[in-house]
Amino acid sequence: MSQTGNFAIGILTLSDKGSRGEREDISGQVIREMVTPLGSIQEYQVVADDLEQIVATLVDWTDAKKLDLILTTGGTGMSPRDVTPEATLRVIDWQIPGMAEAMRSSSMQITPHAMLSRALAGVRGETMIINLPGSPKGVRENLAVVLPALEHGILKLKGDPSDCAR
Ligand SMILES: Nc1ncnc2c1ncn2[C@@H]1O[C@H](COP(=O)(O)OP(=O)(O)OP(=O)(O)O)[C@@H](O)[C@H]1O
Ligand SMILES: Nc1nc2c(c(=O)[nH]1)N[C@H]1C(S)=C(S)[C@@H](COP(=O)(O)O)O[C@H]1N2
Repeated sequence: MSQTGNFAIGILTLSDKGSRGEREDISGQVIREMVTPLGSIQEYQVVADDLEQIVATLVDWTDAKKLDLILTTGGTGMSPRDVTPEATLRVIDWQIPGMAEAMRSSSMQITPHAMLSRALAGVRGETMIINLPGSPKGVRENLAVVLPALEHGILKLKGDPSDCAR
């Protein structure tokens, strides 16, 4: 079982501009800095907003690479090419609604635009997948909300029998 600080993590940035090399991936860097205490970044890709490509990457990182945690950034909004939630819904076995609810409700205190993010969180096999918005600011603010629950959630996912109460 993966232990605290030793989780295998993937960062998947969904951006048409980024995939064409037209924008530096600051959002991916922000994720990297914030999750470093949890483990090591074993997979990192910048992929276009393409449903099939996102699905294929998520399936590879869960089923073949066996990552513990995948954080996506971008493609959660209202633009015609935003398909990250659809791709995530295709691959997950079940959702973690509280994580998405918490991110949106906390972000609503910061900007009403937060309600435009359709970000999901869920689980495929033993891999937790969390969508984050595209902007570095959105990443920082949303990831800060779920970060304190990640370690406990991932350990539980892997069968940790310890008592939840604290
Ligand atoms: N990976 C990223 N790194 C740095 N800044 C980003 C990144 N993704 C988005 N942003 C910033 O956040 C803003 C809103 O993100 P959004 O996903 O709507 O951008 P976008 O231009 O539609 O993305 P794209 O066309 O590349 O898919 C962008 O205009 C950009 O300033
Ligand atoms: N906390 C927080 N949440 C946020 C934002 C933000 O700046 N801070 N940006 C919002 C905006 S402007 C949009 S359009 C949606 C979706 O972003 P995406 O399409 O880049 O994924 O996330 C929203 N969530």
